[in-house]
Amino acid sequence: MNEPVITLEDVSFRYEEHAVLLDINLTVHAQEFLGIVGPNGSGKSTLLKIMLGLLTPQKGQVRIFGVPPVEARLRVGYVPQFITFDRNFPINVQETVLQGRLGKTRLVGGYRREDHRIARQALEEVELGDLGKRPLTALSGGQLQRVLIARALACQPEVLILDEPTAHIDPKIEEGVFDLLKRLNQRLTVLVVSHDIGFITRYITRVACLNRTLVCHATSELTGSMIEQLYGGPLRAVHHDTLLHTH
Ligand SMILES: Nc1ncnc2c1ncn2[C@@H]1O[C@H](COP(=O)(O)OP(=O)(O)OP(=O)(O)O)[C@@H](O)[C@H]1O
Repeated sequence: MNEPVITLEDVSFRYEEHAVLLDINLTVHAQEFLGIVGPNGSGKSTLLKIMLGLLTPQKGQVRIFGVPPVEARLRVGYVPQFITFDRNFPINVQETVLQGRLGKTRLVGGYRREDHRIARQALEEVELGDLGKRPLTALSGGQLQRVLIARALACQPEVLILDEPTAHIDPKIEEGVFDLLKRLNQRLTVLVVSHDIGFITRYITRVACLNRTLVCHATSELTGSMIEQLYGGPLRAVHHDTLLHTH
């Protein structure tokens, strides 16, 4: 079998006295579409930051393509939480997507023709090929999310990691974003953090339920009551046909 894309072995993390992650084990293989779910404050963003090499666990080992996360940085596309992105920055769509080339292109002399070509291609892949000149301030929430995905694609990653990609957009647009991710998953490994397990089970192949510890399930084996138990509370919304709302 191919080398795993991501492996975490007995990973524990604490912010000073506050223990967040406890003995996390996870192996993600190429071409997986993995959902990470869990209640507010359960450590989802912390786990992503560890995979990205932005935080170092006090215990355990993290490997991305067999090397420490910082060494694999250019093979990983990251889409941060929408809400943390300053959309009032005076910049247009094409320039935003080009930022994904930083680290891949030369350090001086500006972007090359090749960078522009790759950025345009990334925009086309998210179906915004004709919006390159549009200022970020003039985009809808769903369009901005696609631009952020295009920026991550512009580094030509092998794995795409998204933190709550549809938290602030309406359900119809949410479906479009996940259809796009499903398409990208034909050539990329995709990891997505979400609150909405009922919705994402339609798309993902496996779900990792986080609440200090991590338990993985194939989506085919999940039931509504299992989810409620794992979640420790009622679900926000369930659009999925086979999972009943459990208020
Ligand atoms: N820099 C920090 N210093 C101290 N505590 C932190 C820090 N960042 C996060 N925490 C705490 O660690 C816990 C996990 O936070 P994290 O953001 O990883 O959770 P999350 O599952 O992503 O939450 P949400 O679903 O609300 O985005 C929370 O209790 C949070 O308050």
